Amino acid sequence: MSSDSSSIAVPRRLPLLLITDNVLLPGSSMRIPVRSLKNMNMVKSRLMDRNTLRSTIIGVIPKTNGSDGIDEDVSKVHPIGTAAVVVQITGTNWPRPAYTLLVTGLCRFQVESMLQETPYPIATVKQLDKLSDDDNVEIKTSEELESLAENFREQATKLVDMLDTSIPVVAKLKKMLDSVPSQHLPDICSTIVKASFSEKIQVLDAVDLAERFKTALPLLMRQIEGLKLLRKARKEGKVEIVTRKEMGRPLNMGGVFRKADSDLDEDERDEDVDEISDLANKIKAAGMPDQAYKSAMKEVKRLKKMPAHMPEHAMIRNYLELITELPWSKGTKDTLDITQAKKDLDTDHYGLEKLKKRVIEYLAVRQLKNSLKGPILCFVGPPGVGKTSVGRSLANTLGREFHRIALGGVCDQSDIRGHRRTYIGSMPGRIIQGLRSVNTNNPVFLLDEIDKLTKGIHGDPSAALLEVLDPEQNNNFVDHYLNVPFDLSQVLFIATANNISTIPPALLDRMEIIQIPGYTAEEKMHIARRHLIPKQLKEHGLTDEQLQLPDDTVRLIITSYTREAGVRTLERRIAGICRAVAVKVLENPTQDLDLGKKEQTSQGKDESQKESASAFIHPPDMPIIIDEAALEDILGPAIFQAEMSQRLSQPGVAVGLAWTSMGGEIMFVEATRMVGEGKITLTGQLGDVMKESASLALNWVRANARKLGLESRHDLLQNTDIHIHFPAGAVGKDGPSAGITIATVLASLFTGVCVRSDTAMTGEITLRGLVLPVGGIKEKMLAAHRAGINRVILPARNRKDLHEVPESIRGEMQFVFATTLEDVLETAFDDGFPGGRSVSELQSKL
Ligand SMILES: Nc1ncnc2c1ncn2[C@@H]1O[C@H](COP(=O)(O)OP(=O)(O)OP(=O)(O)O)[C@@H](O)[C@H]1O
Repeated sequence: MSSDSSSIAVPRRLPLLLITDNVLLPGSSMRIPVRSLKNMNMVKSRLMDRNTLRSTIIGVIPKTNGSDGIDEDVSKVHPIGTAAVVVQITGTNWPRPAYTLLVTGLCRFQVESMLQETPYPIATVKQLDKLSDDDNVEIKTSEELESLAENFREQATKLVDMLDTSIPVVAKLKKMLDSVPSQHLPDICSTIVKASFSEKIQVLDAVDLAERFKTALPLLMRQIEGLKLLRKARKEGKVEIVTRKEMGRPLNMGGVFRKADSDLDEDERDEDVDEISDLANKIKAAGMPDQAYKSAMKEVKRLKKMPAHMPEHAMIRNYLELITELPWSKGTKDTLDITQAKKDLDTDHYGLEKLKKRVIEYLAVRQLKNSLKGPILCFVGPPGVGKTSVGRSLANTLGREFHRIALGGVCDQSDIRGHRRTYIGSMPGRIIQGLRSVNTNNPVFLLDEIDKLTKGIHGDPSAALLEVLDPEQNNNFVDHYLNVPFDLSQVLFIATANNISTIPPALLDRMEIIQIPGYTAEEKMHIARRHLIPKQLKEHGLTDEQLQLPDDTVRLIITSYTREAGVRTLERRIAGICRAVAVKVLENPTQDLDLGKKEQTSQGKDESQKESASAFIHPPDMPIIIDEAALEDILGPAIFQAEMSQRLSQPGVAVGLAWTSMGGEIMFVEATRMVGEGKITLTGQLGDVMKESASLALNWVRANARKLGLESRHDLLQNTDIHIHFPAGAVGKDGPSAGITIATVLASLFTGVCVRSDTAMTGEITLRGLVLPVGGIKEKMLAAHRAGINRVILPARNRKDLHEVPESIRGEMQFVFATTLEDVLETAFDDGFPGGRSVSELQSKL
């Protein structure tokens, strides 16, 4: 026992751990499985801190009725218990907490009053004897006590001598006996000899030391007699007749004693045997393949042999519970009807034509082939464009269970493939956990954010996913925890990602990418009308008789309160309005209940409107119609305003178009100059490629100073430092597509001419001033349109990509195609080329 425990006094208030049919005596150790809710609550709230574990004193108190697994009644606890320290906690947290405590008894205490019973009992207690390992304690000795102790020690030594064990072990036990102070002998010996619950209770109740010697001595003597009987039987060759129970069995080396399998009471054993045979029946009924069946039955055999209090017992049980709960041969029947599938997808989602078409094709092929083998579909697009919800509709259409596995931030192989069972707290990976929770072997698994997987120190999760997604291998997928193959070939996997460039190449190779670029304002209007508003009304318990959002208001929310490619923020704003209206509705219950009375006279209405510009402050009529003023009341002032003309009112600013994983973005590129030595400073977290674009653009401007009418202004180019900034400064940017924007910004800066306020641009440049094509055209055009820009300069070779841009947007925008930087500059400024002369003019002069 730890030496520091001798300095610990038992506190007046002790949290109690109730044990059934067993008694912890001071000076001995015992493993206690935590079964009842109260004990579990106590462990969780008092013992989970490793730092204070060994210094926390708890009261271990026997309960004379019921079982600690079921009976939560604390009124029947024994009045005397043993204060103890918890030396160790073992067990698992998954799938449900199962702990075993190793406790060491310190001294007796008496319960004075129960302070609380739930969530776990706490009592005020009185310490009855000194701490068990406090050897300096002065014991009042008397002649009687001395002779009792001497006799007891003698008998204990005799018992050790009779033990059927090796000489070193006997020597060790004897040494231990010699070193134990006399006052602790009865408690320790009562623990190691075979004694019933009531006999141990008697020893516990024997607060007086002389009485304790007298109570424990018969137990010791009985053990000695048992051993004698065994020896005799051995001599006569009748060893089988003498059961271990009759002879009892001392078990310990070194002071830590534990209850052995042979000491389990019959009831406890029966209960265990019942549970195990129950598990075995479930295994037989689970319809698992041979290999899994054999492995499970092997574990059942191990479990039968293992004492219930061993930590491994709980681990094997958890494993067997998992294996019986897995859907080895349980699946749903596909209800695949292509026409119905089309209808379902159309009902659940507006637009997304390309995606829906591909999903239907996929389903048609699967139906004809009657197999799901084929590429995994991966939906790639900005957040909130409906990737997850299309996956969910697909599962509904097929009549399959749907399960989403979030992969964002997963950096450990074992998240996918599970931990080996040798680890404490091991658990299966997310695939097996998912199968257990849906309880069918053919669900739709949505691997969400597959682009956010990272490689950590514990292996590469994408390597584990390769096996899961490979139709050739996944019928034999082995989770480390399960350790037997599970057939995943019936599972329909769909992946989603925001950014294709961060998907590991090997995974990308196994998937078919379907891009979802984002919605136009008009598409968002339709989605809001058909899906988001009805959905939010329903979720907030409102009807359209209570709340109405006119088209103009929805449009205003889209343009002034959201700036996103998807519709998630839009949905959130609509939810915000619904919440505010819900409050208003409840504040005016009479109007709500009697909608007939809502029709006030039009005169009355006019008057109330005159009183305030805001319709929302006043008790509203039903339905509450959200107009611009009410919208501002609820959502606050507009968040996004048209800032184009304001920001482009000075030379040295131009609007670029960028592609990000959140969709397209517009970017105000700014440049300024100051007297210096020709240095260039670039800010806004730029990648190498973007920095190179900036140098290219600057050098082109320097090289073409004449064309720009700057030939006489060498000072501007040579004795000037230039600073170019790309907002937002905190977001990293890269890629060559800002080339023409930077060149335009520099031309504007040096010539002092402002760039057109209605124009944005994108395109890569070469040193010779050629304009090369770039990617993400659709997303960029959508972003420009969202920001109210109706004129875009883009590389001539990107003309072919414009067909991806929705017709409605193409009709509202003007596209200018450029082959060279001169083309760009000629169209980027109001009065043509900033040098004052058009390129053709220049060319004729040169
Ligand atoms: N075309 C659409 N028609 C109807 N509702 C839509 C459409 N697109 C998106 N939504 C709705 O927008 C919300 C967000 O969609 P979802 O969660 O599927 O986005 P996501 O693309 O998976 O985003 P993330 O990448 O952040 O996971 C959902 O409520 C969804 O129903």
